[in-house]
Amino acid sequence: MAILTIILGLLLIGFAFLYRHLTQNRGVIESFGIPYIKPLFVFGSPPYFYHRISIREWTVKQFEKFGKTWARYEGITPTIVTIDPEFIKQVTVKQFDNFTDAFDFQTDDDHTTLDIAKGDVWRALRKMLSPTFTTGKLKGMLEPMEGIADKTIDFIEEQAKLSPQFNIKPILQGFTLDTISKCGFGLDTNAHKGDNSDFAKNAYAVFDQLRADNWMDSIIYTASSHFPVILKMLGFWSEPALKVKELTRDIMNQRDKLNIHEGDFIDRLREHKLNLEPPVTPGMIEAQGIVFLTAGFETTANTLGHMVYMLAKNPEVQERLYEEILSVCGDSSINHENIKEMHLLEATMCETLRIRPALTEHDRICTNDTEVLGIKIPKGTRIQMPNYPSHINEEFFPEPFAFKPERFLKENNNDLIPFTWRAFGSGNRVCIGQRFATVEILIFMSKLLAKFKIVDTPETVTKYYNGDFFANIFHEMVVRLEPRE
Ligand code: HEM
Repeated sequence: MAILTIILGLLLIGFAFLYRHLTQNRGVIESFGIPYIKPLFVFGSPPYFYHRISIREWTVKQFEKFGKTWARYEGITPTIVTIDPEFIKQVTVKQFDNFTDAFDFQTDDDHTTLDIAKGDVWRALRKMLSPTFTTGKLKGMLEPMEGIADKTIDFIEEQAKLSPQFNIKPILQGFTLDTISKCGFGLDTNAHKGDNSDFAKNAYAVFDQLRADNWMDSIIYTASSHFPVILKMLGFWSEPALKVKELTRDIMNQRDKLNIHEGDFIDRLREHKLNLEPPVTPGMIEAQGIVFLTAGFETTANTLGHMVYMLAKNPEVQERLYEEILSVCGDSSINHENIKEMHLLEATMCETLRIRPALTEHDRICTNDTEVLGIKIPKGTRIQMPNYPSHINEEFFPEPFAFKPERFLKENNNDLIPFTWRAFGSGNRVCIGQRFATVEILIFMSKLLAKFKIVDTPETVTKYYNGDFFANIFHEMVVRLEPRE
């Protein structure tokens, strides 16, 4: 009897602690004075079964219901979800010191990459890596891109001869992977031909991790948002990502030994390692190899795929682009210098990223109690800034579902409302690889459009995966390619 009483007593104490933990922030979103999604019992607010829904479409529906700013509990975390441009300007620029962190993942120093780094570590890493991505320093990394694009287009030509209608997605993924392998790590790979090196396998595996594919994934994600300690225990980076860190270290060491210089991302990291200052650690430098691969691979391939899709559906835009390419290049070959004059092509990339953004949101964590537009926000609140609902908001982009690249031409700049187009995020933590990705996309697309007409087919459709937290990944991209004269 005594033992039973002790067990019951312990159970009661356990439940009391659990209840206290799960409801510790109750009252926070209710105090904001904005619409919110009610939590259920001790759980956070819905949705819970991520693998069953398109998170992108679900989010759009909430904005239709609640307006530009609303709130929910993401597990135990109070979360403000907003597309209000003024709110976003405050959070990502004006009050950046109160919102320095993008995520609340815990990692040890040696596994901290720029995208998940917090506070002073982020400041030090960003200061260190930013010069690597400026136009001048990028030059050495961009030149190999042209050769890789040429090789890929040659392979596409072979494919189109065998059968003009095919799924181009794996070739686009292979192209971006070959580009990262070469420009980032000095490795010659042939992923565009389907050669799956260890490097390629790791790259595919890293991105699949960011989706809830089944019940188990939904349960793990929902559980970790209620018990953030789970993520802290598991560590953020998976086994394939850690292999990329090892590879980065091995290449750096080998080049040091042989005194080789390639002018790529690895060489930049070697320079940083020589001038190391706390809080940056040698392990942290090696970890940045992970970010080049994870942040730059699927995002760029996805944008290329969506551009191919949009141009198949909008042949008149494609013809205008063909004219632009001819008038800029004439008989000379396409390179990273003359693509700067392809303004309509760059506008087409922006318009594609508006309607089909590769990443669908960016986030900040409130790091000091503060007030934004009259809302008192306590430390620890997450600010979620989805871009897709903003990109299709009629007030921000009239005729939002019409494909109109000219919205992004310089002469129409005044019609764009700042902080409404956020395909690369915004403010101090905006995508560091934006220029790199833009050049890569423009080089590849201009070479593809110069050689082929992309033709719509009944199979040219975009089918997306359910449960994608941050990305807009489609299954395949079937098009027909007709050679130009
Ligand atoms: C079309 C291609 C790409 C898209 C759409 C894209 C999009 C984004 C977005 C939305 C963010 C979040 C920004 C924010 O929080 O405000 C981001 C961050 C980041 N991106 Fe990209 N990205 C692309 C390509 C790349 C490439 C090629 C690289 C590297 C070579 C890269 C490296 C990063 C890094 C390191 C961050 C974190 C920056 C920080 O927290 O300081 N991205 N990207």
